[in-house]
Amino acid sequence: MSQINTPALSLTNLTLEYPDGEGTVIALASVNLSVRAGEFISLVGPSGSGKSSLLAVAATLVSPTSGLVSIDGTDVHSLPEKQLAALRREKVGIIFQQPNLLASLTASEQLIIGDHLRGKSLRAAAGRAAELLEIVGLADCGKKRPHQLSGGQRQRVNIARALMGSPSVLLVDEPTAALDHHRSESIVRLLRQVTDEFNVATVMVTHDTEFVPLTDAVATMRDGLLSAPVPASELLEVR
Ligand SMILES: Nc1ncnc2c1ncn2[C@@H]1O[C@H](COP(=O)(O)OP(=O)(O)OP(=O)(O)O)[C@@H](O)[C@H]1O
Repeated sequence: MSQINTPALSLTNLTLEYPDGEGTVIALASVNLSVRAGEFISLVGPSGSGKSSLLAVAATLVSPTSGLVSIDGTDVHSLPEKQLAALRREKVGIIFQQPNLLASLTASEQLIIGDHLRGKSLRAAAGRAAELLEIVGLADCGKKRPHQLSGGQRQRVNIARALMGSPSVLLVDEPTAALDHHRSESIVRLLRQVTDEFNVATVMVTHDTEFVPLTDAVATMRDGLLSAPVPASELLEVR
């Protein structure tokens, strides 16, 4: 959990360039963003504007060309690779559009395996997995395998799995892209609930601007530039 006044996630003057033939593509152009514990930010913008790149850099999966990523006040680039991997495991939860569950494992096992890698005892991991499956509305599904679950239920397992390590930061990429309207809404509501309940800093990339009012603020990306977040309530007034 973050210290008071320290943003859980802070991105400062981030740039990210990819080589592109003779030149470069600028995926992120001096991006700044601070997200506090318990805050839920939507990230919107056209295709190719840099949203996934921002999440990948924030998740410490991709190193920026320049700029700083700080998680719970730690400058992640100052850490040796081993410590950076530990920080990523312990402080960052990542939720992609496709849940990528392992076909042979039950819902409960999908959660337990991550905690096992974090060095937790099997008994503690099983207890936490049961608790989280209940929170995401899957109390009776612990023994089911992915093919026995609906798309919405698989995404719930994905969310529960991302929360197993008690992360400070939750990075979510298009969680509703594969779901119908009703299931999409319930997934964003669940993300709101866990953001509040676990006091996590959540950034969600979404095309569904309809669900933006369930978040606190919305920031727009365009050509690698990020606008300052606008309170979701102000956005509604504009419309
Ligand atoms: N691995 C890569 N190598 C080269 N260029 C890349 C790479 N990944 C992304 N890009 C380029 O960086 C820019 C930003 O891409 P990014 O995927 O972050 O945008 P996005 O807003 O997430 O798009 P979408 O909504 O389509 O997922 C684009 O011009 C893209 O082509």
